[in-house]
This record gives sequence, structure tokens and C-alpha cells, in this order.
Amino acid sequence: MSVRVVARIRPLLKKELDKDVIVRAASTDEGKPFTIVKIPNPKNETEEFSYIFNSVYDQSCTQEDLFNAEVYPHIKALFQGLDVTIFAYGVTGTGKTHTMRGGMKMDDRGLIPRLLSNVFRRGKKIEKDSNGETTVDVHLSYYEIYNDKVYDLLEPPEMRTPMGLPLREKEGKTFVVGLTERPCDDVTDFERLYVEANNNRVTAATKLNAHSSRSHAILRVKVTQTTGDMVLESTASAIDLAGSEDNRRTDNNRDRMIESAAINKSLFVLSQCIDAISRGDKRIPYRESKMTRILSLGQNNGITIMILNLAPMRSYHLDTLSSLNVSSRAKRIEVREIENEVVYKQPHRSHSSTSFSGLTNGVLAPRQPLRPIGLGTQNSYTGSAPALARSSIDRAAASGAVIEKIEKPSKLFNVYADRASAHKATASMGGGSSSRLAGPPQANTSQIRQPLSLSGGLASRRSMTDTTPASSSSTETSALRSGLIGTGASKLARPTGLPLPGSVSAGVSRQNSSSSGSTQPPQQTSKSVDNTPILTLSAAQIEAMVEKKVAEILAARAAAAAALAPQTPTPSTPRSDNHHPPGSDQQRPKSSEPRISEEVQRRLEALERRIEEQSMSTSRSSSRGGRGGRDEKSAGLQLLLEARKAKEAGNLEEALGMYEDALGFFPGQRKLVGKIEKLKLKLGKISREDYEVGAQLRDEEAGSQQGNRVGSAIQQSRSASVTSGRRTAMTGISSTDAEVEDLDDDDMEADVEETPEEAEARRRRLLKSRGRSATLGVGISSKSRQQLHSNTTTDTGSDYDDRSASNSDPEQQSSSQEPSPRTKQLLDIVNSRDTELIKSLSGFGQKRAQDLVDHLDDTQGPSGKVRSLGELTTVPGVGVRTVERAYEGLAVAAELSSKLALKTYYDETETF
Ligand SMILES: Nc1ncnc2c1ncn2[C@@H]1O[C@H](COP(=O)(O)OP(=O)(O)OP(=O)(O)O)[C@@H](O)[C@H]1O
Repeated sequence: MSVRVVARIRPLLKKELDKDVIVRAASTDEGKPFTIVKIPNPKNETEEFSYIFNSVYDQSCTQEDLFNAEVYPHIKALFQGLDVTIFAYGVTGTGKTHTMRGGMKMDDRGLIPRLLSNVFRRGKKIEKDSNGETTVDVHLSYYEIYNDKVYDLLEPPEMRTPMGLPLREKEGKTFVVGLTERPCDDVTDFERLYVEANNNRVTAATKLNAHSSRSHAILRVKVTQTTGDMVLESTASAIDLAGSEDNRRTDNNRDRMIESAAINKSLFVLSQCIDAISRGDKRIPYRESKMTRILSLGQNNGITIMILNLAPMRSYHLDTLSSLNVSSRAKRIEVREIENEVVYKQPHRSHSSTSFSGLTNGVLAPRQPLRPIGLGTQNSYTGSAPALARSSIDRAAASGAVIEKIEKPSKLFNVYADRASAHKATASMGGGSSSRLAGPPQANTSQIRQPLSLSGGLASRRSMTDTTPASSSSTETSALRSGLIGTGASKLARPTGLPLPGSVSAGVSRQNSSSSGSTQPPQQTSKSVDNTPILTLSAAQIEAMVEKKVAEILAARAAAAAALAPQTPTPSTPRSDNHHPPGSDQQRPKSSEPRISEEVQRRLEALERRIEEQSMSTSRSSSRGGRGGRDEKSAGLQLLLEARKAKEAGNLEEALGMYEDALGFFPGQRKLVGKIEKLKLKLGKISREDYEVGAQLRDEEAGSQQGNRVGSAIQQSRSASVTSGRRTAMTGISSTDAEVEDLDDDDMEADVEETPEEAEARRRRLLKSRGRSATLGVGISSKSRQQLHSNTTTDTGSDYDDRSASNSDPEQQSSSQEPSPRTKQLLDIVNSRDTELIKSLSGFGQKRAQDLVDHLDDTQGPSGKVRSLGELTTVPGVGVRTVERAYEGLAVAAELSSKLALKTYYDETETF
């Protein structure tokens, strides 16, 4: 089913009674519930846009009406094991907080308190009906995302660290690491916790000179039903998103602007995600903001309800149109209704693991493929021909609005009813939507729960009042499946209807070999569930195996070419080290060896996490200027983002101003200067000649800087301890520069469209500057090459041959000569078209890797290859500098990561 999107139009407040109301609710046929929002076309008030939603609530809708229609029907589903996500979206002041939290009076209570009291009521009923056999526990976590950082609201603001809590992806789901979870027994308990947490939010906001509504607030209600040793967990998440606002209108100061930029960025990314999903894009930009990572719209299973809050006044006209457009597209996102599984309590595992807590519960399942609902489900035009022609260029209409002449008969609207409206869900809109849950879930699997112990670091760092198990491994239990589909909580109250754990074990077949260790604590049992003998290993044996595996992984990472060479990689085939298709021979271990590998695998995962954490923290500590520096940098980056937004909205003057302001934070940043100059050129503020001269100078400067950087990078790599910033050590440039450039790359290249002549001029300049610096093929100066050659003690030296010195044309050079091993390694990684692998290259983030793969898919066909580094530099968005960084990173990364891995490994084994 798709995300359910409903709109709520708030009434006018007392102070607004004289305001002009322009938004209204309408229905397709008289007497039917409202499903349409109508708003005038700002360019032509004789026309109205119509947006269709699953349901629309007008000013007369009470808190109780909304709850009964939109949330109450899903409480049953929640207890059947489905996760439920409700989020309020809309412009500042449209009633999101009122909808979610509401007022203190009984009638004013919002969806959240009503949800909780109903959860407790149902929980008590289940306990009673089962004669106490089933217990229902509720745990709360509550956190906010402020300026793209995650803060726990259930702990006092003093406990906050500037960086906030980290997020982590595990097996396709996003978790907040170290989040507090509090048990909550009844409504009184909830109110105490909720009020306390909201006070924390306000206090923290005051300290930061912010306002609580400037953050996204996420409440997570975990419901755990336990009958004997069977446990069913599901989660309701209620999210009050921060409102978007126009900086000019609210006359924000700098701090507010940064805040707004962060909010707008995350909401902008959310709208980008919605667009990308609805277009069916391969790449969804979830990772570009924490909010979208957590929300994982379209990737989280269960039920998702988006409540679009609207203010009816004219003063909100454009903002309202914008949020109508975004939410209208959100209807096209499909979410799989998959119940969480009953799991069995397991003995405590002896190995340490990280505690995760997040929007989703601990169920770890692969992300579902995203599917847009067919285009036929979109809204369509019903306006007159001239109106259609006029409005076809109208952005609002283009994104899904329906225009009609005001006098158009309302029955015309049924031609653009979306698919969702044909579903049972929509048929029962406005109060009877519970029927949508009556159908059986599409799939159901069972899991064996893995109780987790907190990892030492996390346990001591964060106060965890509850150590509820979170991480699970996925196994399939057909017996359970047949026993539980569509039965929900009531089944739990009748445990005799379910197979006993023992018999379930016999039916368990492993789905994911890497997680099979969850079925048994290590070194305790002699037989696995599938009768595979398990070896009891000594620490020394495991150590030896880990060492071997570490070596293998490092070899695979740093010298991926070796692993790739014998294969012909399939385009876009994700790396999958451990997955075997169900039913394949490899699925079930044939001997004890796989069991050992699993043990090793777990250790390796822990090691990888440690390496990641170390490199994160070291890069943080080495970033320029400590906290103040970071704040400044982040302000600069926010300005860049704002500028990018302004540019995308076509406000080039405004964008230029913001880029110029950003330059104050990144003085002399070459690409930024280039961007400013390009915009000036475009706005006619400088002549083409001046622009060309400036560009030439920048190219020259870049050439000489590259030379210096390469030398210093290698110097650093030789002397770098494992605590030096990974990025800095690898590339020799500051993380600030790199971040600016990352941001740059997102928008700079595609920014001002080049004419063919400009492109040719740029190419000539590039080749000229490459020729001048006698490169290896990637724009490295001869001076730096000599430095590199003489300084390098690892494979960098031997890989780096001098043959290109006499050949300034990289393409010629690379086509006439055999590439060096490192060049080959780099090209092999690129040609693998595996974004994960490409991302491991220095200078390649998710976007660049994905763009590269997309480009290769588009231009090279399935088996074409990039044959030289020179050719690689011509790929849009890659460029000389990126290739350089990737090339150098290969050697330095190998050196650093082996040091890191060994250090981490020895740290780890001390406590083993
Ligand atoms: N349905 C409603 N009935 C009565 N009053 C409402 C309703 N919706 C909103 N309000 C009032 O409108 C004002 C703004 O609402 P609210 O603070 O909930 O907006 P918001 O969208 O959460 O804003 P922000 O994004 O700034 O947090 C509040 O005074 C609230 O009480």
C-alpha cells in the first residue's frame, strides 16, 4: 500500500479572523467525505488548483475526529506486529504540533497522547483476556533532530554532546546509537515522561537560543508483547517535523538562518526523496540528511501516514502550494505492510554488540525495493485548454496539482482519483479506514531475537535505563508464518496455537549466514539448529582466523583489483559477501567451517565498526579550529546550501550574495570563487574575457597546489599516526576544503550550463594545464611526481612509473602503455560499477559514486570500460582532482587502514 497522505486545514486563530481564507476542502461528489484541497492559482485567481489526498479535514475537524479516523484504526495493526509511522508535515504555524501533541485540556489532546492512552488500554485488555499469560510492555524513546544532529530528549540537556548521537545503518535500517529507552506503564507515566522530555527540548532550545519548533521531534513507542518465551515487538513512531519558513519573511538573524537552512535542507531532501521515489529513481538521496535517513520514507515496512497541515490564509499562499506539491507526490510512495515477527527469548550472548535504537524497531531486514505507484495515479488537469497551456509551465501544477476553472463541476475530479482511492483504505476514509487492515499482510517471517549486551564504550557513555534487546537476525519459520498471519496479538494470548520453540527450531532455515550466530551463544553448544557441529575454538584460534580475515579484507579493500580481475562484474551488482540465495547449496553450512566463519564474521564486523568510529572521531578531532571552527564551517556550509536552493529556485542574484557570504567562511576556496565568477558571468556582472582570465588563473593555481599537495600527502602518509584525520592524511587537504568541494560538486558543475564553446575552451585549458604539469594522466605535476616517487616506501613508489613524463597527453599515454598496477586497480574498481566499492575510494561519496555508475551505464553500455585515468577525468563530476585523490588514496588508505585494523584488532583481542 502507499503512504497515506491526509491534509488538515486549521481554523483561523483569533488574531487572524480578518484574514483572507483561500484554502478549502472539497469532495468529489456531494455528500462524500472531503478528499480535495482547493487553492487559487496565484498567477490567475480565476483558476483553482485541486490536490487530491486520501482524506482532507477542514477547520471543523476536532482532535478526536482526526484521531478516530486516522490513528485509532491502526492500533489493532500495531498489536498485530505492524510498525506505524505518523508524521506531521507543513509550513511553520500550520498546526503540526497542535495535531501531534495538542493542548493540555482533554479535548485538545493531540494524536500522541491519544495514541498512548489507547495503546495502554489495548495492552491491558490483551493481558486481561490472556489471563495474565501475555504481558504487554511499552517503552518510549524520544529524540529531536536539530541542525542535523540527533539529541536524546529523555536525558537532560547537560548530557548532550555537540555532535549529538550518531546514526548507523545496519542491514538496511537506520538506528540512533545509544538512545535512551524508558519503560512506561500507564498514561500517568507517559505524561510525566513526555512533559519532562518536552521541557528538555525547550531548555536545550533556550540554551541554543533556538526555538523548540525548529527541530524535528520523534517519539517512538515500542510495544512488546510477551507470552512465555515468545516476543512480538512493534513500534509506533510519531514525528512532528519542523516547519519550513522563508528566511526573508521572518527576518531571521544569522543563527536563525543556520537553523532554517538545516530545517529547509532536511525538508528539501525529504521532498527530493519523495520525488526520486515517485520517479522510480535508482538513487534516493536519503543520506543527505539525518531526518530522511531516520524517516526512511518508503523503506520502512508497516503503515505510514503523512498529515499535511495547512493554514488557510492568503499570507501562506506560496508556502501552502509548495507543501501541497510535496505531499501530493508522497502519495505515490508505496510501503510494504509487513508484520514484525514473533521471536523467542534467547540466552544472553557473550560477545559485545552495539545497542541500537531508532525509528524502526530492532528488526533487521533488507530494505525493500522502492516502487512508485504508476503515473496513472497522479492528479491530472481538468482546466480549460488555455488554462492547461498556461499552467503547463507552472511549477505547482507540474507537480501534481489539478487546475480547474472555478465554475467546473466537481464531478470532474473523479478522473484523477489515485490508485489509493480504489483501495479499501480510501474507501473507508474519514472514519472507517480500519477495514484497510483487514487484509493479510504480504509477507511474514520469523526471527530469533538476539538479546544484546551493551558495548563497553556505549554502555559507559550513555545512561541506558533499559537494555531491551534490539538487534535481531532474520530467519524464516514457516510454521510460525502459517500460525500467525492475520491473527495478531490475539494469537499471542493463545500460545498453544503456536509451535513450541523446539519444533520451531527444527523448521528454521537460515536466511542470512552472517547472522546465524544469533541462534546460539558462541562456544556453548555442540549442535546447531541444523545439526551442524559447532567447533569450540580457543581465543588463539579465533585470533588467527581473524588475522587471516583482516588480511583478506584489507587485501580486498586496498587491492580490490586483485579480487575483481578474474571476474566480469555485472553492472550495479551490489557486493554481497555473505548472502546466498535461499535454497542454494551454500545456504546451509556443510561443515563446521562456515560456523567458524560466522564467528569470525561477527568479530570482523565489530572491527569494521571500530575502524569507522576511530576514523570518524579522528577526522573530527583534526578538523580545523575545534568546535568554534566547526560551527563556522557549518555556518558556511549552510550558506552554501541556501545559495544552492536559491539558485535552483532561479534566484541567481540571491544565490550570488549567499555564495559571496560563504566565501567569508572559506576564504579563497577555488571552486567557490569559480562559482561566484560563473554566476557573475551569467548575471552579466563581468565580461566573458574577465571570466576566462580568472578561470585560467585558477587552473594554474590549482595545478601548483596539486603539486604541493601530493608531496605533502605522501609525507603525511609516511609519518601519520593512526590518529591523524583519515581524509586529511589521505588527500593532504583540509576536511573543510574537502567538504566545501563535496558540496560544490553537488551543484557547481551542473550549475551554470556551459555552451559547447565554453566546454571546449574549458577542455583546452584543462589539457593545457595538464600538459604543463607533465602529468601521469591525472594532472599531477612533475615536481609532485618526483616527490611522490622518492618519498614513497610502500607500493606507491613501485606502482608509480615515470613513463608519462615524456607524454603530456594522458589519453595517448594511457592508451599506448600498459597501466601501472595502481592505475589498473583504480580502473578496476571504477569498472566494477559497484557503488559500494567505488565509495571506498578517497574523494568518492555516495553521490559521486552513483553518478559515475549511472554515467557508465548510460554511456558505456553494460560491458564498456574506462580504459585510462585520463578518460576517467572526463566523466562529469569526477575531474582531475578527484582522480588524483582516489589514486593517491589507494596507497595511503592501504597503509593507514592496515595500521588501524591491526591496532583495533589488538585492542579488541585484549578484552577477548
Ligand atoms: N486545528 C487547530 N485548532 C485550533 N488551533 C489550532 C489548530 N491548529 C493549530 N492551531 C493553533 O495554531 C497555532 C500554530 O500551531 P502549531 O504551533 O501547532 O504550528 P506548527 O505547525 O507546529 O508550527 P511550528 O512549525 O512553528 O512548530 C497554535 O497556536 C495552535 O494552537
